Amino acid sequence: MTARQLSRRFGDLLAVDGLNLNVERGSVHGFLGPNGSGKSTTIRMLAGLLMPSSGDIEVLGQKLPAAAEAVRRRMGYMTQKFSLYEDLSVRENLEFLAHIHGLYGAKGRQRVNELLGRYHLDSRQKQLAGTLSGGEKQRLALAGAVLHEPELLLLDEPTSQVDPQSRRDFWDALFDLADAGTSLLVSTHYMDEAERCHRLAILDHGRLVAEGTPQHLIEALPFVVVRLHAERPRAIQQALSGVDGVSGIAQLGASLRVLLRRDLDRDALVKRLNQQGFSVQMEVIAGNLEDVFVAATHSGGRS
Ligand SMILES: Nc1ncnc2c1ncn2[C@@H]1O[C@H](COP(=O)(O)OP(=O)(O)OP(=O)(O)O)[C@@H](O)[C@H]1O
Repeated sequence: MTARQLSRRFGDLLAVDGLNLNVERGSVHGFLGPNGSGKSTTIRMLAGLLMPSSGDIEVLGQKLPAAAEAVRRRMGYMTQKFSLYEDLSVRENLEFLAHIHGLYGAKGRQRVNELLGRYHLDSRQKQLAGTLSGGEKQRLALAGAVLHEPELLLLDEPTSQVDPQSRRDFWDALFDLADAGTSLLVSTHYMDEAERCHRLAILDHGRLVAEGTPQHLIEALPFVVVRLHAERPRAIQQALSGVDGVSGIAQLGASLRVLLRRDLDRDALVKRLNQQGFSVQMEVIAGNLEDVFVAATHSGGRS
């Protein structure tokens, strides 16, 4: 799946701005970005559900929107919003989808049984979908999205409503699909999920601001990450806010985690805080994906 110079305008707002994106076959590509950065808009264009204002999309060797109908049969799409019938049972929902995809009779039943087993929904098959737990609903939605064995799966914050163990199980299911050759683009706000992706794309204000493997993005971080141990972390946070080269200040219990521009004189900074009456110890620590996210999107209040 490739998008070139993809843009979408809503009135005065350029929600997606010249985006270039490539999702390799059989890979899990994470899609990150602050609220409103354009992830859902992009995914809806890639799914053929929203017309781009400009740019090219090629999915599975075919161009969108021209081949949208044909491509849709080879792709799956799932959002955070539960889109199945709440007043149909689990089995009925999947059988209904099987019919839509032209799987009738024994063939359809066999596929539904297979999915009920794979997504641990056998014991729930007679239950109305609306009464399932959040995690079960997501598993059912995934079963529905992959029923027709799509080659590309687009997932828009699929785990936003589920607990950590269910999120892990869900991601194991995603990797099973990738191992079987499916390409996946998954938007998420969870850094533990982002860490698991083969590659990541980070959006900010509709623009691609970082792209690469999680490891590469962490290594390329243009900041040194430090932990400041001190007695009055809130007061130090205030003293540091607005200082040139200091960003992403976050309090972690009794200490502060801070991003410092690489060329910043760290000893001078500690000295300056000491002179201001703060007794501070600075420790350089390893960066993580949250640091990458904050640095790329400036959402940590970069000066
Ligand atoms: N149909 C629409 N009409 C007008 N503006 C829209 C429309 N759809 C999206 N937008 C705007 O486009 C911007 C991007 O929205 P989008 O939903 O793509 O962001 P997002 O990255 O998915 O956000 P979140 O993480 O909160 O889900 C937002 O400012 C949103 O209000």
